[in-house]
Amino acid sequence: MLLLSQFLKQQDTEDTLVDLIGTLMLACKEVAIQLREGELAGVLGSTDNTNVQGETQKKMDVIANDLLKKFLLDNPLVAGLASEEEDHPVGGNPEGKYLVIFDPLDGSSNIDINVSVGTIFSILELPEGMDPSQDEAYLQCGRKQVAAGYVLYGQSSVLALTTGHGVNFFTLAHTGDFILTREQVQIPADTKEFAINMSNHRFWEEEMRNYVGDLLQGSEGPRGKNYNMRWIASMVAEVHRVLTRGGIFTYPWDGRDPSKPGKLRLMYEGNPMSMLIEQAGGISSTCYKNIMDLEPQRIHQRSAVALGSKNEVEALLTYHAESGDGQAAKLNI
Ligand SMILES: O=P(O)(O)OC[C@H]1O[C@](O)(COP(=O)(O)O)[C@@H](O)[C@@H]1O
Ligand SMILES: [Mg+2]
Ligand SMILES: [Mg+2]
Repeated sequence: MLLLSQFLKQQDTEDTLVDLIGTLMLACKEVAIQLREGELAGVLGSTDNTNVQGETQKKMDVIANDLLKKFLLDNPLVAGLASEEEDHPVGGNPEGKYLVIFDPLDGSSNIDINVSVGTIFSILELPEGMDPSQDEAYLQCGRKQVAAGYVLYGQSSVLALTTGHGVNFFTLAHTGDFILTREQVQIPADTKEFAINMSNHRFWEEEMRNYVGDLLQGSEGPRGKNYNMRWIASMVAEVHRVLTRGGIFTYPWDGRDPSKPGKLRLMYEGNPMSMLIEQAGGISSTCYKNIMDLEPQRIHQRSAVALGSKNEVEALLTYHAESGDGQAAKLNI
C-alpha cells in the first residue's frame, strides 16, 4: 500500500510540490466530507449569487471555493490562486513558488441529483518578477503546468494526478489517506463511446455535425462500427471514464454566443484535463490546435474541447483539417 506522498517521493517529485499537493488534498478531503453529508449538512441547492461566468452559484461551489482558498493561502509556497468562482486572482505569499488554478466544483449543476462532481486543479510556477495578484502571472500556456489533476467525488473519492510522468489514480481511504490504486494509466487508442451534448447539434460547426452524423450511422456508415453515447454533464466524471476505459469527450465550439468559443474554461478545465489526457496517451484539441499550445489571453477564457482516445480524436480532426487555420481564426479557436 503506497500513500500519495510516498509515491511522489519515489518519483523524485520536488519536496515543495509534494507539500503543495498535500495541501490541496487536505482541502479536497473537506469537500468530500461535506458532499458525503449532502442534504443532511444543508449544502445542497443554490445561492442567490451569480459568478463571473454568469452562472448561478450552488452552495457547494462557494463552500468548495472557500475551503480551497483557506487551505492554499495558509501554505507559504502558494504565491497566488485563480478560481473559476473568483472574479480576479487572489495573491498569497509574494515569495511563494506556485500559482494554483482551480475549478472548485466541476459539474455542480448535478449536485442536487447526487451525480458525481469533482475539483480540477492546475499548478504553475510564478514567473520571476510577476505579481501573483494580477491575471498576467497566470496567462501561461498549458505546457508550462508542473502538475495537474482532479479529485472525483463519486462512489469513492479518486485523485487522478500527473506531475509530467504519467497519470496515476489514488483512492481516498477511511483513514483519510490517498492510496495509490492505479499506476501509469493509459487510454485505449480506439473506442466505440462518444460524449457530446446532442441538444446543441444545430449550433455546431458543419464539421462536427458531419463527424457525429457518421458515428450515428454505426456499422452502416463510413466508420464501420456501432457507437454508444454517454453524457453525464460533469466533465470530471466524463474524463474519468475516458481515462479509465477510453472514449471521446467533446464540448465543441458552438454558435450560441460568438463571444464564447465553447463552454469550458481553458485555465480551469481545458489545460489541466489536457495534461492528464496527453500524459495517458490521448489527444486533447480544440479541433484545430492542441489545447496545451494555446497562448491564453484572459484568465476566464473559454475554449472548445475534444479529448480522449488517440485514434478517435485523430478521426475527428480529419473532419476539420480541410477548413484548417482559416476557420480556426474566424471562430477564434
Ligand atoms: O449542461 P451542459 O451544457 O451539458 O454542460 C455540461 C458541462 O458543463 C460543466 O458542468 C461546466 O463546469 P461547471 O459545473 O464547473 O460550471 C462541465 O462539467 C460539463 O461538461
Ligand atoms: Mg467546471
Ligand atoms: Mg465549477
